[in-house]
Amino acid sequence: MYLPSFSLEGKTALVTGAGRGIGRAIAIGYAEAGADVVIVSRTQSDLEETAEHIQQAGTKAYTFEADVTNKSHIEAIFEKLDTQNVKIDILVNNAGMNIRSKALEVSDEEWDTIMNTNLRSAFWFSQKAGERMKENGGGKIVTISSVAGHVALRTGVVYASTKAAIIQMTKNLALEWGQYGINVNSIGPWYFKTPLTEKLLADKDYLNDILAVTPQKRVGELSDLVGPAVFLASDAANYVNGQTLFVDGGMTIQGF
Ligand SMILES: NC(=O)C1=CN([C@@H]2O[C@H](COP(=O)(O)OP(=O)(O)OC[C@H]3O[C@@H](n4cnc5c(N)ncnc54)[C@H](OP(=O)(O)O)[C@@H]3O)[C@@H](O)[C@H]2O)C=CC1
Ligand SMILES: C[C@H](O)[C@@H]1OC(=O)[C@H](O)[C@@H]1O
Repeated sequence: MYLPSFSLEGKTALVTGAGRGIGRAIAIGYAEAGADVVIVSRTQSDLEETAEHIQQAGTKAYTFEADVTNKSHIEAIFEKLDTQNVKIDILVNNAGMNIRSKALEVSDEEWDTIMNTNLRSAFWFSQKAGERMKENGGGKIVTISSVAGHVALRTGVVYASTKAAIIQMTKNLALEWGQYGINVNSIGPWYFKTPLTEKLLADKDYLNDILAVTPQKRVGELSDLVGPAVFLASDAANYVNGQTLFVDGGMTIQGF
């Protein structure tokens, strides 16, 4: 009588950066929860591998080889989806990257690449999906931030700034779009083993430094992230708005 549905049956989700890592895991997890999934990245072979897993879960996959820093690519994706009458119920802004330079060494090109990939693309996709969700009576937007947007890490000031901006953008979009039945939330992961972090986590000393500030004394498994991502995309989160859910093994509460 009180338990809402965690199912994504009958929904269509768009996940950026779904060719590898966290985006691939979320896309497949959404398919396992019943959603059709639109997946975006620059590498078609990666997308086809993710699409295979989505189809094995029994739902439809739509692949778009695109660069999320190129607005015309994003416009073309939504034009194609409109033409095919594919309604986006859930958007996951996941695509992201990092160049871990010290502040005094950050080049203008690095600034632009990190900002455009991590932040601007999320805003562009949110605008495109948000205007359609407003017309359709609602939807769910989940953007992948990071603990780096909440506490200071040694992994680069520009990356951290994009992730902090995502946390605030989430609040402002929730403020504007809540009235349209759109839930806008963010997930802030701590370390998860993906191609982005593989080299870092292979360094024993670095890994020990991570575990020393992680109450659960382990890095995240991708399945640890898919549950919260499904929750925020489902009816179970219909009254959750503007929030950032840190999925971090307790790292952000670590004191002394
Ligand atoms: N792994 C971790 O520990 C953490 C990750 N995060 C965040 O999670 C998100 C995913 O990270 P993770 O899975 O580790 O990263 P990966 O590098 O493993 O995967 C990133 C995905 O994004 C795609 N991508 C990158 N740039 C672009 C672009 N310009 N256009 C289209 N697609 C792009 C990549 O595909 P391709 O290069 O082929 O385009 C790839 O599919 C990022 O936002 C990251 O900041 C946050 C905290 C911790
Ligand atoms: C936890 C951070 O987001 C982590 O730091 C990095 O250098 C990687 O880019 C991960 O995203």
